[in-house]
Amino acid sequence: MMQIDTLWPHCLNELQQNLGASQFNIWIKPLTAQMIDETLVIAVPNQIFLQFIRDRYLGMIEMAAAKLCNGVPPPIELKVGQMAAPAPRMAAPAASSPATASGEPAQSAAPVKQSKRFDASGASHETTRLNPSHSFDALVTGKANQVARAAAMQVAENPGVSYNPLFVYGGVGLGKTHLIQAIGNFVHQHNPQAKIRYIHAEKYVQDVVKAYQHKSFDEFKRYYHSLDLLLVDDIQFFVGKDRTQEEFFYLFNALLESGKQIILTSDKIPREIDGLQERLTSRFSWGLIVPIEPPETEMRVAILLKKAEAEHFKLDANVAFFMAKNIRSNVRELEGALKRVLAYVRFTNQPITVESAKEALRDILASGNRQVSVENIQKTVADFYKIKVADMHSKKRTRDIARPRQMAMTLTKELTQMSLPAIGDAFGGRDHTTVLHACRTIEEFRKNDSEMAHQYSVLLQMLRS
Ligand SMILES: Nc1ncnc2c1ncn2[C@@H]1O[C@H](COP(=O)(O)OP(=O)(O)OP(=O)(O)O)[C@@H](O)[C@H]1O
Repeated sequence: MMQIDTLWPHCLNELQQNLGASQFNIWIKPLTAQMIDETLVIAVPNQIFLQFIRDRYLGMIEMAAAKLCNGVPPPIELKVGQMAAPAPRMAAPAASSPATASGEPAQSAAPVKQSKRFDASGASHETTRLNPSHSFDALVTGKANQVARAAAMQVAENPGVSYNPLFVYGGVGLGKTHLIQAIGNFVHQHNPQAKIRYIHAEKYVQDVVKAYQHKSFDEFKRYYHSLDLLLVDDIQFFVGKDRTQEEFFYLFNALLESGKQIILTSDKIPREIDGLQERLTSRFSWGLIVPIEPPETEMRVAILLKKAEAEHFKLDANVAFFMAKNIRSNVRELEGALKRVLAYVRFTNQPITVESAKEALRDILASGNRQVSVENIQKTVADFYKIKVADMHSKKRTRDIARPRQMAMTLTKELTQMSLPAIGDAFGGRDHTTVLHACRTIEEFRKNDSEMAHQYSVLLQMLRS
C-alpha cells in the first residue's frame, strides 16, 4: 500500500512544478491529506475550495499520484474540514514562497497586524494595511454593486486567473475601497502566506518619489514585484505623474506576467481618466471593468440596518427609511448620519424615533434639502460633457449636444420642483412635450445602456452632494 508520507509530498512537488507560486500557495498549500482505507482523502478548508479543487486541480493530483503508483492512483476523495489525526501537512519548500524569494522579511498581510512595508529611505516603519471589517459579509449587496461584488468574489476565489486586472469604478464613498479590501481579506484568510499590499495611489506616488530621492529603485522594485496581490485605490491620482506611471507600467507587466493579481479603483473608467498614458489606459482595460453605482433607497435602508446592528443598536425601520430617503449622496454620508443619530440618542437617552433622528440630523437635512437650481444643473452637465452652457439653450440638434441637453432636462425634472413647461422655458423656450420626450429617452437609455446609466448616476451624485 502506498504510504501517505511518500505519496502526498510527491503530489505536492509535482503540483508545485506545474503551477505558479501564487496558485500553489493559495490553493494547494492549505490542503491536508491522509490515507483512509486505501483512499487518498484530501481535506479542504471550505466549500468554495472543494468546488475549485475538484474543477481545476483534481485531475492534476490524480496524475501526480498515478506517476508514483505505476499509473494506477488510489481513489481520491475531497472533504471539507481538517483531518482528525495529525495531518501530514506539507509546507511548500521555502524557496517557493514569494515572501522569502523576494529577499523581504517573510510577512503576511494579516489585516489587524501591523507589519513592515517598503520604505525607500531604508528605514522600515509600521503601517496598517487591510481593514479587517471590510469583508464580503459586511458588504450589503444590491443592484448598485451586485456585478462588482460577483466579480470581486470570483477574483478572490481565483486570484491571478479570472479577471486581471479587476478595475472597479464609481463615485466617492460608494464602497470601492471596502470591496477591494474584502478581496484582500478573503485571500489572506485562505492563504496567510500570500503577500498582499493595499495602497492608495497617492501613497504609491510618494513611494516612487522616495525611491527617486534615495536612488533606491532596486529595492522599490524588488518589494513591489514580489507581491502576490496588489490593490491600488483611486488610480486617478496618477494623473500628471509621469515617472509614477512609468514605474507602474513595469510593475503591472511584471505582476501580470507572473500570474499575480492586480486590482484597481478609480472614479472613472480608464479611458475617461484624462492624463493617463495610453499604454496604461489600454492595460487597465485588459481584464474586467465593473461599476459601483449609488445605492437605491431600499439598499440604503439595508445598509443602515446592518451598520446599526453592528453597533448593537436595533434601528426602527421607519427611522431607517426616513434617513435613507433624506440622505442620498453616498454610503459614507449615510454612515456619518447614523453615527450622529446613535450619539444623539446615547447622549439624550431617548429612544430612536423619526423625530429624534430629525433633530439629530437637522443641519445635514437642511443643507441636503437645499434646492438645486436649473442653472447649476446646466453648468454641471455642460462641464461633464465638455460642451458650452449656451448649448443648453441653443437650437443645435447634433447628438453630442442634444443628448447632454436631454440629460440636463431629465435631471432638472428629478431634482427640482419645476413643471415641464417651466423646464422647457429654461432650456431655450422648448415645448413641454420636448421635455417629456427627453425624460423618456434618458429613461430608456438608463435601462439599456450601462454607460449612460452610469453617467446619469454620477451626475445625480455630483448635484446632490
Ligand atoms: N454596500 C455597502 N455595504 C456596507 N457598507 C458599505 C457599502 N458601501 C459602502 N460602505 C461603507 O461606506 C464607507 C465608504 O466606503 P468606501 O470607503 O469603500 O468608499 P469608496 O468608494 O472607496 O470612496 P472614495 O472614492 O472616497 O475612496 C465605508 O465605511 C464602507 O464600509
